[in-house]
Amino acid sequence: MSEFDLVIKNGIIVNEEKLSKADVLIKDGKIVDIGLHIKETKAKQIIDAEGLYLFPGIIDSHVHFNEPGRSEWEGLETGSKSLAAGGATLFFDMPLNSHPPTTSEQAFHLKNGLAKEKSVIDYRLWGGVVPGNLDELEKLLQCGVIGFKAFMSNSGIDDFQSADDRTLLQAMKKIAELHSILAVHAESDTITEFLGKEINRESDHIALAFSNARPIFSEIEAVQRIIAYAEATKCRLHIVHISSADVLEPILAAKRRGLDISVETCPHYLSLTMDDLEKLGAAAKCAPPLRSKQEVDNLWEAIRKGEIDVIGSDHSPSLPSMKMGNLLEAWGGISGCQTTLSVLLEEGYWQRGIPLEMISKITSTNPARRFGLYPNKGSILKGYDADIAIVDVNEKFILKKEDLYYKNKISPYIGKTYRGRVKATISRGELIYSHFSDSNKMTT
Ligand SMILES: NC(=O)NC(NC(N)=O)C(=O)[O-]
Ligand SMILES: [Zn+2]
Ligand SMILES: [Zn+2]
Repeated sequence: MSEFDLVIKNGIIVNEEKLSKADVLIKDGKIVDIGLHIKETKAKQIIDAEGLYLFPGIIDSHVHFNEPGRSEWEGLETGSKSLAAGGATLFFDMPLNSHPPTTSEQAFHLKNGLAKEKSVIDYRLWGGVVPGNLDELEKLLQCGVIGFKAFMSNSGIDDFQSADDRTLLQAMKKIAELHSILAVHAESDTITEFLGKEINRESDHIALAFSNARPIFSEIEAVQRIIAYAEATKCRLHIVHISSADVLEPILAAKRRGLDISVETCPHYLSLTMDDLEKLGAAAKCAPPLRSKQEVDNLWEAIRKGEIDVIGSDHSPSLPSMKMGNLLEAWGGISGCQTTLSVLLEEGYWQRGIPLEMISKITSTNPARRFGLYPNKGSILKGYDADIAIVDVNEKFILKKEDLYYKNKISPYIGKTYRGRVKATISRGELIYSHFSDSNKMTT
């Protein structure tokens, strides 16, 4: 009988505060010891991670997997395998784009059963807030949702209606009583609808026109309003996918006043611009839209200062046919759950000198803390779940379409060069993804 199930030797552990070289000893899905030169390394499996970095498994707080109901867009198996290939070991699935949406206890059970059967990594489900489902919120929380999600603007899908102001206030009062959290897609419905109608559909610069019709001030207006509602209800808030550091201002001010509020941005707002939307078309279409190079830089500066809490991929896939034709009609949503770490390493670590510890913090430690999974997840520490991404930060590669595990292999990152590649992913002590070419790395 071997003592350990898996030992990862010689890797550099990247926790939020520091880098440290050590061996990680794993048994029964848990990290049972961490240290240098641990003598007893008898194990069923040994990975030599010399020269490689061990990140705590990414916790992707924002994905839209479409099963049940629209599994031809993305399935729970393909989606979770994509995440595993990107070093993620836990995801929180959004309540919309599957059918039925996760806005009732019944829908929760349907999706949860499928996820249990098909996901290769850990997961939690978000519950939806829509007009008319107030009575479902407590039941959804009892089922185990990680929190609740509402749209302040049109969600782009008919079976998930945006929440009007009265619905938001009532739901927030309830969510506060339940000690849960509300995540919001914060764009003004009134402004985006108004400007959307004004778009010159014949414009030669349709990408710019689309972006201008969903301006930063529309995000700011929605954020200010939801913060006012949080003041009124004491509801904890999580603002998803901000596209500009300007949107941070009211959030940081609210934090200073003592409000319990966190904020997410996504790899695409940290790497792509309107020019990419112009060139790539609908593969780079999302809401809020991509902005300018200056906005990308500003968001990275905010990350450096610790002002962004969480990175979520907002993986929102669709059928290829929905990404064709007129940009204005195409599906809004970028597929990105497999590429988060490579994008952050290239754009953050290599191009801007963002410390690896910060990347570890915003992709794993912070989401674990914010959503009540810490301790146990979000760091590589003794006693925690053995959720680990083994990464070669130096490996340079060009992302190819066939590298992607998505059901529909659409991505704005195809053809781009990255430094930083996930070599293996361990979820609760199990090697669920491996891209080692060197067989010496692994001994069984
Ligand atoms: N229905 C969607 O998936 N919407 C998503 N689409 C984006 N971001 O373009 C989102 O998170 O808002
Ligand atoms: Zn959204
Ligand atoms: Zn989303």
